[in-house]
Amino acid sequence: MEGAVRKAAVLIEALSWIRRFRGRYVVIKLGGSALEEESAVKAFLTDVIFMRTVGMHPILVHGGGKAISKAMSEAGIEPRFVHGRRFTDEKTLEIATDVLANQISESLAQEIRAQGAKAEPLHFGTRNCLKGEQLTLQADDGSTVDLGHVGYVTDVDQKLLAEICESDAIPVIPSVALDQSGQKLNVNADTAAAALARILKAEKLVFLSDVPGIFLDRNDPETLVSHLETERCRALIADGTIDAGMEPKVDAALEALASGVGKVHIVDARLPHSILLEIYSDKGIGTEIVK
Ligand SMILES: Nc1ncnc2c1ncn2[C@@H]1O[C@H](COP(=O)(O)OP(=O)(O)O)[C@@H](O)[C@H]1O
Ligand SMILES: CC(=O)N[C@@H](CCC(=O)OP(=O)(O)O)C(=O)O
Repeated sequence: MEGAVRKAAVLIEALSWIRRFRGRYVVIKLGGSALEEESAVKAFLTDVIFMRTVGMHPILVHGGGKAISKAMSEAGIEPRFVHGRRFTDEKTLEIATDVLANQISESLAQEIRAQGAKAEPLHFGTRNCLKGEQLTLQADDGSTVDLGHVGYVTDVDQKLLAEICESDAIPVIPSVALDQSGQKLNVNADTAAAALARILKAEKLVFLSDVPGIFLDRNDPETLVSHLETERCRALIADGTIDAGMEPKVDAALEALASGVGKVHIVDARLPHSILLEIYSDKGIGTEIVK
């Protein structure tokens, strides 16, 4: 009996959150490291279907850095990164866009359908959603850094997204944008997700990665921080506590919060149902960042 009461309590706790998030956009970014484990991806997609079924509008944005590097190596091309962005020449662009859109988006959509829900991959080969421009970075000496066909998101097709969400389907979006002339651009997936969340004024932006959240000391699991505010994040970046792959994620999070996104969450993709536990319970299990 006690167990049954506990189960009911979980549902009641979820009720207020389900009511609050009905009809709201939640942008969820699935990182390449998170995509490596098939069973975890299946459990994650079940969570996304749950969110859709209780009335939220989850929008799935994904990367696939590891898979792109693997495909490049198989083609005899050495991956090269400049300021965290993949140098993307013609051949790399062909490989990256094929892996992201034709392979990863399609397989995520297929799995969502296999679990009985609707999914629509949105990209250059179907209906494109992300519009972008070529990214130019400045080197310390003021010269321009050549990144090749790398871009950033300037706009999204909001009408298309609304239409897909209204039709009860889950949009699946790879981090590839098209510029005004129809040229494909390889976009870092963290920044693509943040731009989508910003433009849609999403209720939430959730990053699923291969860590439980943000640690004050990465060697001590006890130092996981469950709640952070922007000022503290900036200080943790400045003192080097947040670095490597977490830094662009938190930068993207701060940018999204500054432009109206309600909350950002960083959760562990390897932990089954981490996203449900983070969103639909009073105390989450990862790190939440607020303004
Ligand atoms: N303070 C921190 N807390 C947790 N992880 C951190 C921190 N600082 C840096 N990291 C690193 O950031 C990584 C996540 O970024 P990344 O590997 O780019 O993920 P993804 O593939 O999901 O985009 C973690 O695996 C960890 O090594
Ligand atoms: C320009 C650029 O660097 N694009 C990324 C896009 C994929 C990505 O960001 O994947 P993760 O989320 O797994 O890191 C790349 O080519 O790796």
